[in-house]
Amino acid sequence: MARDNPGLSRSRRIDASQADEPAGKARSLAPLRLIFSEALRYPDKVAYALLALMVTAAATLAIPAALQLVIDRGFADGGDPGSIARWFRYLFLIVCVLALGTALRFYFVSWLGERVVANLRLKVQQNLLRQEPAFYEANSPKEISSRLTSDTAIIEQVVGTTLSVALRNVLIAVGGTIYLFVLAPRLTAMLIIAIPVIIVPITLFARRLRSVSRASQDRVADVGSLITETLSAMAIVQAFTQERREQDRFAQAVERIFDTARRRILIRSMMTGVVITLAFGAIVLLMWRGAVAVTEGTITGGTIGSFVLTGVFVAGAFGALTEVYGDLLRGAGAADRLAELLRAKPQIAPPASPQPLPVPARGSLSFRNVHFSYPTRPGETVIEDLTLEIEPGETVALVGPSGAGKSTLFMLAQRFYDPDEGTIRLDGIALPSADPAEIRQRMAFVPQAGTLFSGNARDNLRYGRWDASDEEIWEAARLANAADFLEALPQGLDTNLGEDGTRLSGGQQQRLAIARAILRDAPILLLDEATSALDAESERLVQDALARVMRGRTTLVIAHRLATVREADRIVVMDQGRIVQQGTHSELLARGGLYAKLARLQLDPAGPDAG
Ligand SMILES: Nc1ncnc2c1ncn2[C@@H]1O[C@H](COP(=O)(O)OP(=O)(O)OP(=O)(O)O)[C@@H](O)[C@H]1O
Repeated sequence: MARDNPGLSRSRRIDASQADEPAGKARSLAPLRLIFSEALRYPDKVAYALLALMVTAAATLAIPAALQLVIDRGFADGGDPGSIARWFRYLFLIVCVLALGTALRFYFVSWLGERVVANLRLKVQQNLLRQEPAFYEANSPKEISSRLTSDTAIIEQVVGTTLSVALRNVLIAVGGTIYLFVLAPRLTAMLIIAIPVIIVPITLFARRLRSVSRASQDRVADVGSLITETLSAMAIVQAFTQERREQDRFAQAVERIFDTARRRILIRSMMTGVVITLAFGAIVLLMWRGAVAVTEGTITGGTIGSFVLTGVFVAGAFGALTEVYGDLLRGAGAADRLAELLRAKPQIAPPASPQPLPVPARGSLSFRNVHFSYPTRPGETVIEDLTLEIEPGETVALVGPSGAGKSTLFMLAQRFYDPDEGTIRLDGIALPSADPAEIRQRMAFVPQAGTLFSGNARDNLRYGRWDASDEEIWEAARLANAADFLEALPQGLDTNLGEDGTRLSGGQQQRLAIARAILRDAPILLLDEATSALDAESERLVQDALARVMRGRTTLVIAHRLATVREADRIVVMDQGRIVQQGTHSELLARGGLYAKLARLQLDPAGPDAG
């Protein structure tokens, strides 16, 4: 039965090689281009930030130079207080420049970081809104939302901190090394040999420390999930008297945290010892060589003081750069994952020159020889050679066992998917030739569970038509039998319905969804009748509202109740993706077969196969 299918090539999974590792690293820094191009949209801010960076790097290097002058000139003048004060004034001036430059750098660089992240979030969300449902089947919303939150946070850090740290340290490292050569070429040559001797062991320790720190965090996370699990099932734990076992499990997890933490602090202590020995050892060595040179009269005391301080700055800069590279790679990984979301091209998009739908709308819908399987399950035919013509104003009830393909027809009608074969037309226009937005404008969809958004009742009602006046909203609410409960809400239409409209009952949510569809006033109504059991009164109110909204519109209703089916002009019975019977209630009853069987079971819930 399954036709040969291009299969996975249709799947919309974005290349998420690192998807399981939200904070994973990229292999190269190339993806950072995305961040740069976004930042370069603000050339003035980039220029200010770079200027501030250069000024602060220069000011940092000027401190040792000033120190040299303080020692050599200030003290050399025989300790004349006026002369000493002058050189200290210069030193203070440099400090002021450094402070101002650092403040400005922080402002502009952080501004850029926040702006880049804001722009990327906006762009990604815009692109996400264009993707069809197949995209969200292949890419979990959880994973996407993590990209929009944790990955953007990483980028914010990269732009706001890492890049400026990197740039500043490159400037200090290069500028400082040149300055060192100018000060004392022979000592500098010694220093250059000493730097790797210091840096290499530190880097090795740091790497080890990072992996143990990560393990440490993982162990803490384990305890977190363990405690949530136990707390949320406390009644079960106690009912099965498993307190002892839970205590042991928890104790083991806590001890694992302690063990990794102990490894971490051991490495950290060793690293501190080694760093101090090497770094200060090198300084002592240099000072000794310097002191010898001073006594020989080849360099001044100021030079040696300045040299040591610059050396510390340069070594610090190299150290920071080794750290920064890892962070930049992490940023590149984050940028890469966001770029994937930006690059994703919707498969269902308006054609270059969309064919306009006829005006006024008629409301006819036609399916011809439609074959379809979902992209995520290419081998499984869901709709098979289905032909169905729905006339303007007609009410067609779709009935059939669960999984027959009824909801799929709704998805196809709204062009959330394209059929593999066959054509679907709205008012005579094949769906792919029209703009999908225009197609959906002509349809009002009432889902089984009235999807509500956090916000007030008014906004939930006019979700499909934002210019609706309060009079129109109340009119729709009355038609949908929703006015009574809406009036009873504490602040009427301004009442916040809370997330998912949890403050409304199932029946009320359905009536609200019906009112929304009435306001939308579209020529075609797609109605997925709720299977959830309502009490008799709610059921009557919903039924009554539906009868009114169907009037004068083409209606396709997935029917679960005999009452709805009886009112339909035509009943289409589906099974395994095919139409197996068509006719009115009495015709089909007389004919026997699947419909008669379903009707005997009262059609409800979704059929004999329903769980
Ligand atoms: N997004 C999807 N991806 C893959 N398969 C799907 C998807 N949605 C539905 N299916 C499968 O397609 C078949 C038809 O599903 P559909 O929801 O159209 O049936 P239905 O007749 O509306 O059933 P019900 O009354 O239970 O909602 C089922 O086998 C279902 O498992």
